[in-house]
Amino acid sequence: MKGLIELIPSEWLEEVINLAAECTVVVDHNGIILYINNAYCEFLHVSAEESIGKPVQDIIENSRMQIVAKSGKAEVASIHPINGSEMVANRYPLFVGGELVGAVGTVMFRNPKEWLDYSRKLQPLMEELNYYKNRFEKELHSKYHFGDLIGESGKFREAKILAERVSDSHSAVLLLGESGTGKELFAHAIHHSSGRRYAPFMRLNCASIPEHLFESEIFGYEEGSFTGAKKGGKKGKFELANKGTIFLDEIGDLPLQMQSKLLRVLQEKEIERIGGRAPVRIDVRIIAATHRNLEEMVEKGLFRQDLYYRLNVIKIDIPSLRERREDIAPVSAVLLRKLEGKFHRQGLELSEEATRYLEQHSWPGNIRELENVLERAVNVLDGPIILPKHLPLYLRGEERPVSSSPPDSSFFPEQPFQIIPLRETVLQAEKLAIINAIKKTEGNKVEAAKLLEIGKTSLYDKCKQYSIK
Ligand SMILES: Nc1ncnc2c1ncn2[C@@H]1O[C@H](COP(=O)(O)OP(=O)(O)OP(=O)(O)O)[C@@H](O)[C@H]1O
Repeated sequence: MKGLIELIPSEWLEEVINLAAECTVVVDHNGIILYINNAYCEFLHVSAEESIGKPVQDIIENSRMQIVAKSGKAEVASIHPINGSEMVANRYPLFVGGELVGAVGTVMFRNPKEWLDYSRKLQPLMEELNYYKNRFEKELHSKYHFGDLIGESGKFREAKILAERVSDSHSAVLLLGESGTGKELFAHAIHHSSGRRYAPFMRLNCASIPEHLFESEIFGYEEGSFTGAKKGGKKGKFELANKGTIFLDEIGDLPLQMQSKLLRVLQEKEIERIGGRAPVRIDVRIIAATHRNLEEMVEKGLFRQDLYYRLNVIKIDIPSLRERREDIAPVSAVLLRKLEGKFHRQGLELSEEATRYLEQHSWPGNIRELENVLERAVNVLDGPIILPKHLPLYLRGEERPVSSSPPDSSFFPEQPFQIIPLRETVLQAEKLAIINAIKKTEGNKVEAAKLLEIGKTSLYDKCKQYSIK
């Protein structure tokens, strides 16, 4: 049978070569030029007649074609000094019937200017690529590692050591601790030091996800599977987390009906997109976290026992800040260093008296509350030292005895003539309204959000901000 190339009329061939690569040269096994096209001749200021049959190094300054024709090793994007400048050349060995018969050379860029023009075109594309790469890393990859977990007290160290030890295992981890103790930080750190660190880290907030979106969020869907489904469908969190880790935050807030759906995924290790035909196998490490007492919830029938067992393979208890008061000063010091960066300040420090107030407080919102208190202090600070007067009223002994209960319910009635900054008054009023609404609805945040006429997500955000459980 004829070679396919013979189907191309022979008079076309030269033009095909010219178009495929602007400058082309072909040499035999000894480096003798068999063919050189017009573009290359023009570039070298030679004619084809005087070049053909000559050793390539006599025609092309610094050529390495004769070497490639002998070594059989390609040289791609090689910098080639020529005509007092530098070109970028490709040299490929030519094998016919398995035998090395010569080499083909092409020129990618005849000089740095061509390369520069090309790279200018590439630049915006590279920037766009980097932008998405960074976003991908920010959104899907773990942000923290064990070095970011500050604390030297016994209980905290125990939790950290256990977390480090189990980070490389594939077993599920259950992180238990009050709000703001650093459960999410632990989850990031475990993923970061596991073998899955180059794969995605996905967070699913089980408390804020609306029931009707749960399935599409975790399983994803195929195009056209329901009205409003996006073109091309959508991957669910489990599929996105494949080979990596999924962090099921606030797992204790997941309604029972959704618990069964989640359990199925954990048992079968495969998911089926809504409207999909074939299940997709997934390999995801589970880290769940909650501030709730899951055992008690299981007893009351509020949390599925089988799901609890699936999640509770490695349990890590993260101590509250009041159980590790000795860590308050070192944690504050690290947080102040971070605030220095954020506020472009230097040398921020806590006075001894202010430290004592911090150490006496009960910290229901744990480190998140401490972060808020310090940030507020830095905002009202004149010099670099934080004094008791820079701390919120509820932390200050002179206005109100230090108590272990949250501040707000008594904030206004007890201090009728106290003048406090308007911003703080507004914040405290908001916090009080939220506490009252949650009390009225006996802890039902969805109902509380309705009473307050705000969205559920907004209520969860505010609860987090004010350390309300
Ligand atoms: N050990 C720690 N060292 C330094 N910063 C910490 C530590 N623990 C928590 N933080 C900081 O405290 C804040 C709250 O942490 P994180 O969100 O991990 O808590 P959480 O227990 O997941 O809270 P929630 O249950 O409310 O979601 C974060 O800004 C985090 O950076």
